[in-house]
Amino acid sequence: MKIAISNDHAGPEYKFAIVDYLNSIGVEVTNYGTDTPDSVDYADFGHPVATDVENGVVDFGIVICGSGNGISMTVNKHAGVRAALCWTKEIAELARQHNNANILSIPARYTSIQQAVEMVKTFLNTEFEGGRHANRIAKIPCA
Ligand SMILES: O=C(CO)[C@H](O)[C@H](O)[C@H](O)COP(=O)(O)O
Repeated sequence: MKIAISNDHAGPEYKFAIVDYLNSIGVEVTNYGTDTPDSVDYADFGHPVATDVENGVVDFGIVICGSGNGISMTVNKHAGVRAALCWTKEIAELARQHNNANILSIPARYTSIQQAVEMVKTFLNTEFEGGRHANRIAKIPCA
């Protein structure tokens, strides 16, 4: 499995913990995020992840900013991207089961690192249910 990950200045520590976890399970990770707390603009860091998902270069993306909103708005402008802002593992599970989300967006300032890693685990281990949910996704433009 291949995953692209990125973050703004709110998320380096979250990203490091998630990359450690992904490496521990043998996932190939591309890091497009900033590795320091110096202020940056989340859009600059979200687009490369969305481009990789859009082009099928990776299986999934993970994006992180303070609230998770700015970077998920950014990636959701790309064709074929379905990014879900998640704050519990239950929401992350539903994002895969019902929405077939291909990017997980994490709000670093409103969740713990431990919860963020749990959300990643759940997201990667949950399948899309298809059926009625596929019909609904088909009605999202460019999804
Ligand atoms: O949460 C964010 C965007 O939705 C970003 O992480 C920004 O950091 C947030 O807008 C706060 O900005 P600041 O420059 O870190 O105060």
